[in-house]
Amino acid sequence: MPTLEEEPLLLSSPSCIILRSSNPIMIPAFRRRFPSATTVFIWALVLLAFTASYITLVDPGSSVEKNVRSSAHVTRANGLSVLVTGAAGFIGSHVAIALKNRGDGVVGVDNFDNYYGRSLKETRRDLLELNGVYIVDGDINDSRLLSMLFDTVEFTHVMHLAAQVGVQYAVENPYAYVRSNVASLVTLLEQCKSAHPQPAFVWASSGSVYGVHNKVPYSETDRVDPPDTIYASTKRTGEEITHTYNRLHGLSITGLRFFTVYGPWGRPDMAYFSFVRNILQGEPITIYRAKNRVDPAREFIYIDDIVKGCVASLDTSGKSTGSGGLKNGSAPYRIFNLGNGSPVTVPALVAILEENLKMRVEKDVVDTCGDGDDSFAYVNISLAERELGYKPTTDLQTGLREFVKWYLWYYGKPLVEDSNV
Ligand SMILES: O=C(O)[C@H]1O[C@H](OP(=O)(O)OP(=O)(O)OC[C@H]2O[C@@H](n3ccc(=O)[nH]c3=O)[C@H](O)[C@@H]2O)[C@H](O)[C@@H](O)[C@@H]1O
Repeated sequence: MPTLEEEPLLLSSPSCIILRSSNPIMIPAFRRRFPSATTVFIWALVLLAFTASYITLVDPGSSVEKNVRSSAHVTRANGLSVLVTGAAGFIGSHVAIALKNRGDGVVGVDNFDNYYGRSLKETRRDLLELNGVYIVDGDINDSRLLSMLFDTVEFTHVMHLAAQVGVQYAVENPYAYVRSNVASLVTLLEQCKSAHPQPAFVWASSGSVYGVHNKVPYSETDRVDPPDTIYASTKRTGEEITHTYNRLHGLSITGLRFFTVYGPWGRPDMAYFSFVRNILQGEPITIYRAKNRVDPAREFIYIDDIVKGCVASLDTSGKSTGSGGLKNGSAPYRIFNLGNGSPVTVPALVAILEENLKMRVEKDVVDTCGDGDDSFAYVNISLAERELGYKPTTDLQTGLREFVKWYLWYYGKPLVEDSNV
């Protein structure tokens, strides 16, 4: 058994101050009967913090609860009541505003993580507030927060868009993906499972689940393994986990495989966004080429088209059948590709941006050993067309023009570097 001095947890805890006394045998016994001033102080702080957070989360008169109730107010007949996770994010903010504008009740939740800086997320929050959508600043890993939200509002639907995004960052920090894309998904599903009545659950999977895939166009019925990134693995895991909740607990599940979504208020970590920044700053860009000098291609989807797909998914989701964790019959389980069926290569994307900005950029072409096939996204969207009435209408030229207009408005011209973005 380790001695007290050898125990690392004790040495790093506040009590080590006491245990480093000249009388190590007597002190613990003394502590048991008469807690030291330090111990009392620490417990008082813990109690205070707990009470404060309890009052903020649960007190019916608290401003958070008033804001949640007001934001959840439905203003149209048969309107939905939707919890949007990741509401300060790119897709979440657009979906939340679209729902609110047609009269649905919408409550947002977002942890404002620092992955690409907070400032853009905070501005999106301001925009949502102007549109009557309140965003709770909190983490969906926090089951107490979720309970408070579900106790306050009877959600008919959950639109789960909170995630750790980015394909490359997963190499650096895989744990962030497991926490955000797997653990918090389970916490949220547990909450939905226990709700009376259970909401229908629509969530963001990803086109990246197709992974090392040799067949194009990608169809929902295709095998999707093996995934080629940790990001893709966590999204694929999410599909399996949601399927289990559907089968065991009667939750209505719709998973949306988003491809490369772009547009105003977009994500600064994505290629099109950083290309515009570099073009305006006169800095070179890197264009990655796959094996055999193949130019990678992506299905770029304009944000308005994706929003229509999300809203249609909510409207057609069908009901969950369970209540309080018990299943009462089978519920829908659906997966849809939300692409646009027309891949564009990265150099073609850059050419459109140069044309829009009337500027040329220096290109560093880097050959990678990536397989040409898995760099080429080409998607069959006929299922979404049939079931959701999904029909993307914005071509890449038009969409990028809108993005560039927004970018110049948001950042001003000449571009001022925002170190927080
Ligand atoms: O399909 C998806 O599921 C994913 O789409 C995007 O991922 P990705 O398509 O890799 O988006 P970008 O990072 O914008 O890259 C687009 C293309 O540009 C290329 N690229 C990226 C950055 C760069 O500097 N140069 C460059 O050539 C990439 O290799 C890729 O072929 C999103 O970032 C993911 O969150 C999303 O889930």
